[in-house]
Amino acid sequence: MEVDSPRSYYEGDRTMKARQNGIVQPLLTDLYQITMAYAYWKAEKIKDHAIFDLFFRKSPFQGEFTIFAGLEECLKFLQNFHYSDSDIEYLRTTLPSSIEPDFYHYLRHLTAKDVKVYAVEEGSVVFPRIPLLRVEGPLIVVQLLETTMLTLVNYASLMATNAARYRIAAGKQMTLLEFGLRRAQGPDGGLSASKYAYIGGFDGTSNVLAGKLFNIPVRGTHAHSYITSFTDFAELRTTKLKDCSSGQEVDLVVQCQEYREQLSHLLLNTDPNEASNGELAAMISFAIAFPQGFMALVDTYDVLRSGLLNFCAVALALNSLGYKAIGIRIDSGDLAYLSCKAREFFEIVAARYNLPWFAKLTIVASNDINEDTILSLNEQGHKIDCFGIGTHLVTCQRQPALGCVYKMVEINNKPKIKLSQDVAKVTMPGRKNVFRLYSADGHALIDLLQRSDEPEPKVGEKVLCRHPFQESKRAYVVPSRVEPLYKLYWSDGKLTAPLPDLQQVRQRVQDSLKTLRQDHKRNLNPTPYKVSVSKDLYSFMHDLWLQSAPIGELS
Ligand SMILES: Nc1ncnc2c1ncn2[C@@H]1O[C@H](COP(=O)(O)OP(=O)(O)OP(=O)(O)O)[C@@H](O)[C@H]1O
Ligand SMILES: O=P(O)(O)OC[C@H]1O[C@H](OP(=O)(O)OP(=O)(O)O)[C@H](O)[C@@H]1O
Ligand SMILES: O=C(O)c1cccnc1
Ligand SMILES: [Mg+2]
Repeated sequence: MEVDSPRSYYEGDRTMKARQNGIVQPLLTDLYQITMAYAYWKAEKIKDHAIFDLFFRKSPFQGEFTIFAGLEECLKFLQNFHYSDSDIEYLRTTLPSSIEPDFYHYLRHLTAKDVKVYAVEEGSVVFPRIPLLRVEGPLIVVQLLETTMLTLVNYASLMATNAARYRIAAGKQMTLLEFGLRRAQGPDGGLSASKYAYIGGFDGTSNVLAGKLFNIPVRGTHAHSYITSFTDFAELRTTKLKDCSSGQEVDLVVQCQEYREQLSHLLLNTDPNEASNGELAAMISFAIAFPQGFMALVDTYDVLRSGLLNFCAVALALNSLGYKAIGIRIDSGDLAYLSCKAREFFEIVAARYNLPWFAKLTIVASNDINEDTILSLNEQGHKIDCFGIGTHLVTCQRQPALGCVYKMVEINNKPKIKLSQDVAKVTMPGRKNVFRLYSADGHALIDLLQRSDEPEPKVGEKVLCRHPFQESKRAYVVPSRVEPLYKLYWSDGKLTAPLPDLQQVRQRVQDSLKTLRQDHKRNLNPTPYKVSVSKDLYSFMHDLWLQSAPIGELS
């Protein structure tokens, strides 16, 4: 089977297949996975069975939580895992000529049917050292999955976490739009950003392809170029708009100029001629194109003296024909101050013309917004209803990568440990299960890693939770609820659990965040959430550590 083109993967109905990115294929990996596969094969390790854990060591953005995302794409990758004839041909011409032809035959027939994947539910809040996926199966196959799985989880989780943090900073009521495609790390980065920003809590995207592929609401305003493309009224080919009820055509230019005259006295007490005619002409033409959805960018020349005046004039003219404008976008200057002034203007107009809805027009703000800008705007007080956020969101400027790793923890039933000078980097050996223990008030208290053959912790029963590395740190917990974090998602070449749609994953993010105490989520110096190991796992891990670490000699 040849790997389909990206387009054909994306098109069609909204089944799993329709949502797979076509560049995700077995060759989207690091060369060393394939050279290791050959060396394993040569060493007659094709029957070896391994377990790998995929986890990160530190939550991003100086925070203490992470949103797990990318699982559906990992599973889809497993469904399609298969080297095509052209993949094999490419490898034949690329790898050393010493490679035995039988290896290519072996590779050509490799699938993920003997792999098992246990994972945390996509959209869950997760913490350092918790394996997000436990991948079990033939050593060669599970090794070959490493890089692709990591690339599918790392950016997805980073992006969903970033978006969730912006949502926390902005509050529930704020509309958040993702505007990042033009600044994203390439087309695929841009598409992933739109998808995972939505999962993380954004309301929509300007990215039209993301809208089509993932059924995400698409939204937008217009650019400065639209405003600057007009110089005067003389350029307007059409100036007339039909009255909504009578159907009679009315000249908008005349009406808008009249309203602008009135408004300049009402709002500014200045000469209306200070406002730009080019800007007014642009707004009129946009209003004629979109009378039911008029939205205008007001900062091209001067927000207060030109943009707002022109916008209000067009909005009043539209109103006289039975249309309600939507609002404005401000893309430069002091967003707190200008949004307050804009709201003040809208309220004055609402009172003067007896149009209560005018006071509630939408104010969109954009321009290099990040989490800190949102928090600062909140402190200052502002009247913004919607943030359009691009660069900082999609490039995750504050931390451009999440450090998920994929580490072997068991081979042929033998536990494996990776030692490090840095204690936090020592891996936790063996096949493990994870449980989240909740307090009586519904908050997540602690995550507990156990060896997979230990009995599960029980509600109402005391369980000893140990710090994985510091002997003196331990606590008894009597959980009010115990949540097993793993589900078996992939076995015998098939999905073994239903996959939620994007909306459900998005909801899962919010539900899961609700179980997290506020102090773990705060922006400044958040409290670390506790991730612990059972007594058994602690001893098992530390015994293996001692067995595996050579004793040095001082001389
Ligand atoms: N009230 C505010 N408090 C904190 N940050 C703000 C506030 N208003 C705007 N910002 C942020 O300040 C930065 C202003 O950017 P910049 O210095 O480029 O000014 P600008 O208004 O875009 O200028 P220009 O008109 O030249 O385009 C942006 O990142 C914006 O999000
Ligand atoms: O600032 P960001 O968070 O990245 O948000 C997206 C930015 O992209 C647009 O600017 P651009 O200058 O590209 O075009 P414009 O003419 O529409 O402003 C938009 O006006 C925003 O400022
Ligand atoms: O629709 C918008 O206003 C928009 C879209 C992309 C980038 N900046 C703004
Ligand atoms: Mg801009």
